Amino acid sequence: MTVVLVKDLVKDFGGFRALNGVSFAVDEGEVFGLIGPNGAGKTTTFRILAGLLYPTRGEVLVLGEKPGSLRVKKQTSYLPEDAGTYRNITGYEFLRMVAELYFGKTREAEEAVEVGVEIAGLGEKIHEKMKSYSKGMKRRVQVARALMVRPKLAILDEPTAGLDVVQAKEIRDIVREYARSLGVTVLMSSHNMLEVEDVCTRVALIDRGRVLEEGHVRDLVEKYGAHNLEEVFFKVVKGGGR
Ligand SMILES: Nc1ncnc2c1ncn2[C@@H]1O[C@H](COP(=O)(O)OP(=O)(O)OP(=O)(O)O)[C@@H](O)[C@H]1O
Repeated sequence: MTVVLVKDLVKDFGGFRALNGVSFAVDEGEVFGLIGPNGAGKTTTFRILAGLLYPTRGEVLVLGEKPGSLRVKKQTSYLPEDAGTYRNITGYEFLRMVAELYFGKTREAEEAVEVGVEIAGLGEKIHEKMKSYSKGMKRRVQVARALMVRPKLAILDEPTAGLDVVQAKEIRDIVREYARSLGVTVLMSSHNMLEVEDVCTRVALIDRGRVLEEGHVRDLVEKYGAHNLEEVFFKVVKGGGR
């Protein structure tokens, strides 16, 4: 099943064309990476898929429907790159608040909180105020809230940005492990190509609002005679793509 379908997507901001005919598709069960240089159009694409921005032109389907409908929104989690946290509530209270927004005061909400606490993995610190959390702890709670509601699609914009090596790896392990066990399809971005190789099954490489390459990491590495995805990225972006 196709979870995300983007076809000839164009997005203009005033006179500036941020997306210039983007096309790619994400299948159920994938961890799909949207990669590209700064300003390539990744966040703009994510915001359109999350129903926060309207496309100028093109076809965008999430779970077979236009983004923004209540049904799609209920089945999609979007974690923005700069997602903030509430300072004066605990991680636990935050997870409970999100779960109740999704499910109301139900048994389902309680189960989601249990899963969220497990994913966050903060032990007793989950009951401390979030203002005392490190950047990595805040991100763990944010990733937990995105996955715990078992969305069909989780859109994670640079989930490990600004984290140290250990914290980033832990977030990666969470994404990989829980995406599989909870049956969540993931669309994520990252500037760390080692990370993308580690966690993503397929990628689309976007630059200046266009997809220059799409495919399995291993196939792209082979196609470009490269040692790794970073080298593919460099060759594609410098060479202008296919
Ligand atoms: N609301 C907006 N108004 C005007 N221009 C915008 C707006 N949002 C994004 N842009 C522009 O669109 C282009 C794509 O931005 P976008 O944030 O999607 O890139 P990105 O690939 O996510 O970059 P980064 O890796 O730096 O986060 C950029 O040139 C950006 O300045």
